[in-house]
Amino acid sequence: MNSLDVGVLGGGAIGGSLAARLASSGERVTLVARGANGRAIREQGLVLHEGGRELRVPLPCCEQAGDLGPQDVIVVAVKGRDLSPLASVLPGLLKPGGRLVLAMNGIPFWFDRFGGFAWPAAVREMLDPGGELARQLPLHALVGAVVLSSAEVLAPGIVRSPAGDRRSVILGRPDGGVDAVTQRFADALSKASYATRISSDIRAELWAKLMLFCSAGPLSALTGADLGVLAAEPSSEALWLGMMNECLDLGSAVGLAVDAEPRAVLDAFRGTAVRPSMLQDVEAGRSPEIESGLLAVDLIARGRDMELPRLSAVAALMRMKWPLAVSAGDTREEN
Ligand SMILES: NC(=O)C1=CN([C@@H]2O[C@H](COP(=O)(O)OP(=O)(O)OC[C@H]3O[C@@H](n4cnc5c(N)ncnc54)[C@H](OP(=O)(O)O)[C@@H]3O)[C@@H](O)[C@H]2O)C=CC1
Ligand SMILES: CC(C)(CO)C(=O)C(=O)O
Repeated sequence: MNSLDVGVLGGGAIGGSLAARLASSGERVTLVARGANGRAIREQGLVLHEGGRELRVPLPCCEQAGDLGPQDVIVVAVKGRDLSPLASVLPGLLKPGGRLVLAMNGIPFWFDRFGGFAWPAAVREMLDPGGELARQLPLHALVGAVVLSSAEVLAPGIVRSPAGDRRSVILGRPDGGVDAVTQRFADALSKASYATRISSDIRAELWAKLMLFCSAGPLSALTGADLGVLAAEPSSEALWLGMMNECLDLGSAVGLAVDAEPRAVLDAFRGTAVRPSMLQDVEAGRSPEIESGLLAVDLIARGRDMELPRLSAVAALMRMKWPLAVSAGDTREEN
């Protein structure tokens, strides 16, 4: 089968590890990585540490998304707030029939654009400031992705994937359909060592991951503890579990059939030293990625007069420590 042209936007923890593995397994991968990170990748290749071995992958790397040639698949692996500035350039990078895979945590901007419910204006604004994404990105080309894997940037051009990383990806078009490019990309990910499947209900899959993203991430960012430590201490374990259950309740309330068992999700991190991306962010002096996760969940619940006491309290603590420019605004649901 022919290789795919895959452009990976964001050469950090997830983009870097996906790009290295896809390139090593035979896809034509071009990375977009900026600044010192991009320079290191151009000079020495992308270095991936996994399970005690070092993989050095030379691959084309450009500084800006606009420099990419036409791609079958563009994988976007940036933090939520970095997506809007890319909105105008992304559509022009796809070949006809190409797919835009958002490999990002949180509730994507398109979540309520495919029927079932409509978010309050404040939630839409939180997920898509100014409505730029909805205006610019081609909805028909979007593919949602849940990345169940952990990675960290050690230094420019060097990414570490912890030993024992589960490494799986769930893909799904918002309309539940399957097409040749999405299927081919799923096959490429499988070949690149990610256990991959295509889901007909990607919104439910995204919500199952959201449960972890809006609980474990913030608790780790606030305390500096890794997930093994949070799971081992009874009070943080109970809070983490309670937050996941609240997120699950909200998912059911909005009509999603989320197949997830919070206790099993937490148990999978016992004895690990997984450092969530939010912990990595705060240690690097960046604000944690809470807009599309914890804060959006809190706003959605408020709009429904639904109390999620643990998630709301932790959201307030996070906002206290990392204030946002975004206001809560009007949370009433639209019909
Ligand atoms: N790390 C993890 O273990 C996991 C992360 N995720 C999710 O994956 C997504 C990506 O996170 P992660 O890889 O950790 O983040 P990182 O911060 O490690 O990487 C993001 C990269 O994107 C780059 N970037 C942002 N905007 C642009 C741009 N316009 N052009 C070029 N590069 C750009 C950043 O560059 P710069 O540094 O210059 O801003 C950075 O190198 C997030 O949604 C996260 O929640 C999901 C599962 C696990
Ligand atoms: C599941 C978890 C916490 C694993 O690293 C994650 O998705 C993240 O780091 O953001």
